[in-house]
This record gives sequence, C-alpha cells and structure tokens, in this order.
Amino acid sequence: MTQFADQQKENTQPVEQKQTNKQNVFEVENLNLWYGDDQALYDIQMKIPENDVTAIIGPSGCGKSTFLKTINRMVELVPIVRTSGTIKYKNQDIFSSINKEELRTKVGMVFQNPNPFPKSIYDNVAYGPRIHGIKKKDVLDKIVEKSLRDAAIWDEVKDRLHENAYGLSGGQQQRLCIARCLAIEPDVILMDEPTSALDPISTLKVEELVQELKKKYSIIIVTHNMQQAARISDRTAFFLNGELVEYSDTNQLFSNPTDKRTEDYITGRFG
Ligand SMILES: Nc1ncnc2c1ncn2[C@@H]1O[C@H](COP(=O)(O)OP(=O)(O)OP(=O)(O)O)[C@@H](O)[C@H]1O
Repeated sequence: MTQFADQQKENTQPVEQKQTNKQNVFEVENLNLWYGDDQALYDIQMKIPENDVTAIIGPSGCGKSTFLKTINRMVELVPIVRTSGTIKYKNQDIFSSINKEELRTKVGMVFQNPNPFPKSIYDNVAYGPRIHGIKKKDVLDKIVEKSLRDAAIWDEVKDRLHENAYGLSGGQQQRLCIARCLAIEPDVILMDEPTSALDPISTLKVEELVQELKKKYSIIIVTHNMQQAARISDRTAFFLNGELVEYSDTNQLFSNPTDKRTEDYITGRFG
C-alpha cells in the first residue's frame, strides 16, 4: 500500500493532466451537467489513456456515477439531464459523430449490484451477441466460452451453463456480468463500484480480474474504497462537489497530492 501524505500543502496548483505515451480513449473538455436546475458536474477536463485502469474517487454525491454514465450517454435516460462541453471517444464526438448504440457497444458497463438476467448462464452471455445478429450455435458457443474464461469464471460454471444465473453466488454473478459485457467486445469497461456488494474474497477475485482485463481493455472504475483505488489503478481522479479536483498517477495522488482537499480526503479528514 502506498503511504498517504501527511504534509500540509497550499491549494494553488492546477489539476494535473500529465501526458502519457498512450492514446486517449476519452478526452473530456469543459463538461458541465445539470439535473434540471441543479448542476452536478462543473467544467470537467480529463484525458483517459487506453489500457489503463482509471479510478474515480470522492465522497458520496460528488458526481462519480454521473460522470461514468455521461461518457456512455446512459445519463440521458434521465429526461431532465442537460450537458454542455465535449467528450471524444477515440477522437469522435460522442454527441455528434457516433450513435448511442455504437458507443454503448464499445463502452460496456458493470454495475454495483450484480444484475444477471433471469436466464441461464449461457443465455446471459449470448444475449448481446444474439442482439447483434449472431445466431449460429458454434459461433455463440465460442463467444460464451471465451467471455467466461476472460472473466475468470469458466472453470466454476462450465458444467452448469444451462442452469439459471440466479443460482450463482453474488461474486460469481458479478463475474458473469463482466463476461456478459466482454461478449460484445467492448474497448472500454466502465465499472460503478463493482465490488461494494461483494465479500472480501469475491472482491479480490474481481480486483485480480481487472488487472488481467487491462491488458486488452481500458477500465474506468468508480470506487468508494481508496485502498482499492491505490491497489488496482494506474491513474486516479478525485471528484468533489461535481468538480475534478485532482487527476494524476495513482501513486502520486496518494503519496504526494497537490491539492489540500485531496489530501484531506485521502487522509480521512472528511467524506
Ligand atoms: N436522476 C437524478 N436526478 C436528479 N439528481 C440526481 C440524479 N442522479 C444523481 N443526482 C444528483 O447528482 C449529484 C451527483 O450524484 P452521483 O450519483 O453522480 O454521485 P456519486 O458521487 O456517484 O455518489 P455515490 O457515491 O453516493 O454513489 C447528487 O447531488 C445527486 O443527488
């Protein structure tokens, strides 16, 4: 574990946007978002590199989930939402150059509570590919096996693929949901507190899985758990009251934060 800083610092430095050699999967500029008259995100600027694990931390209500749901346009399911600013996914403006369905195929999402469909394990994973027109059994069989293997759950379910997914434990259900997400071949996986409903052993399995998945996917994970962010992420963004206060390499953010508010939060002075 990284040591948290305990030095007092002046709150004068700008949000760090360190350049990396990697391409960015997302480039967010001047993003503002309102629910009706209430503003939830303020002028967010953020470049998210590919094949990194990017953690989003911050106290309850600071806008973490809203931000996550904005970058795959799920937030628009709330009718009163209004946004301004630009978000580019691989250089394409997500509001004008790519349609929502295509974006959501490329940017999959895993939620806080495992939410398998009331179907068999097999049919849960085959659901997305079938919607995308894949009908042949041998092709679906391969996709299902590969997705379950990549989600590190194949060995546990290979002999019960046609049993109902609700018969799995919570941790297994969450890895099944990750397999379901992988089956549509996304580039990016958004995870909204994916382990907060899981026991410590299931949490560890999902954390290990995230480390494997980042070899192929870019992962953006909202977590309340700062130790988890420190363990599994390459970069961390700290949100507070709808603002992005600090965004940098995870080691730096936890060991040498540039903003006093970040330091207060990671040292447990509030939140
Ligand atoms: N559907 C909605 N309608 C109106 N306001 C909303 C809606 N969803 C979120 N908000 C408001 O937007 C702000 C940010 O909420 P959000 O859920 O993004 O925060 P969060 O950091 O993810 O919180 P938590 O850690 O508790 O999940 C809060 O003030 C919240 O009340």
